[in-house]
Amino acid sequence: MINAMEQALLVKIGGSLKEAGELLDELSAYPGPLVLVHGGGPRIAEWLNRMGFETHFHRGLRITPPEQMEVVEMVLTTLGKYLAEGLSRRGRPSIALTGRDAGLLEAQPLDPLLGRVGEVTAVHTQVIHKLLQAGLTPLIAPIGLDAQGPLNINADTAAGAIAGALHLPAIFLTDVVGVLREAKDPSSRFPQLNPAQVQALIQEGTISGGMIPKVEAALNALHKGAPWAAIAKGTQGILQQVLEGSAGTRVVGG
Ligand SMILES: Nc1ncnc2c1ncn2[C@@H]1O[C@H](COP(=O)(O)OP(=O)(O)O)[C@@H](O)[C@H]1O
Ligand SMILES: CC(=O)N[C@@H](CCC(=O)OP(=O)(O)O)C(=O)O
Repeated sequence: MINAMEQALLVKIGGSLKEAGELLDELSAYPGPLVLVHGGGPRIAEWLNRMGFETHFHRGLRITPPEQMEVVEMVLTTLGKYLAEGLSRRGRPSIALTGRDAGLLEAQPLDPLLGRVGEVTAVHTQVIHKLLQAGLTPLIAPIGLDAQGPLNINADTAAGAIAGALHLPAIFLTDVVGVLREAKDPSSRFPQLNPAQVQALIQEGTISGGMIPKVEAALNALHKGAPWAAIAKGTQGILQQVLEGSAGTRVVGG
């Protein structure tokens, strides 16, 4: 029997997770194959601000005028290198890449009003399989490509699409213990949600901001072929707890 702890997983690392050290310890110690996707929203905001740009969101997505795209890409690429170095130093050799490498993430603009915000149109998984076969952990920054150049893809959206294409379970690690009924009350965590419940919670405003792309990405991952998806807090021991079903919010098919 396959040990559940050796199950290959796609893990999305939320940019909200400030203490990268604890998370890198957890990920580097995982005994099975991992495909990682990382965000970086807070750091992108910090750099846009330093460069004198204003930043605005629409349903959890950063409106990205073309002149801000270069900043977004620089921040995400550098963050990926930092995280890959941290994992590699801990004994898990990792390669940071973006969706521009080897044609990994084909994308198209989501809505002209959002500027260079993209949605994934195709995931070319060959490079991921090759890295895994070589014993390397791929760590993907959510940049897609169309004929005009790079597109800013929400990291949850990218993670959901990649998990679906690889048929891997998706775990979205963030700064909250799961989807909550009451903001700031961890005891109000939903252990499980189905698509109808997710839609209702978005409609009534219980799920808002950055949690919207996360639950939508979890549903999309299931729709595209992931066996299950979960949202959980990026703390020590979390992967085993999610695999056991004792932590996080599992998003299940309808
Ligand atoms: N119902 C909800 N339950 C939990 N968190 C929620 C909910 N609705 C909105 N949120 C917000 O979503 C945030 C997580 O999304 P985000 O900040 O984008 O994280 P990440 O950077 O990890 O992707 C939480 O910190 C919380 O502020
Ligand atoms: C279009 C869009 O919103 N892109 C995101 C990409 C990074 C991201 O998603 O980071 P988190 O995981 O930290 O939220 C952004 O610009 O913030």
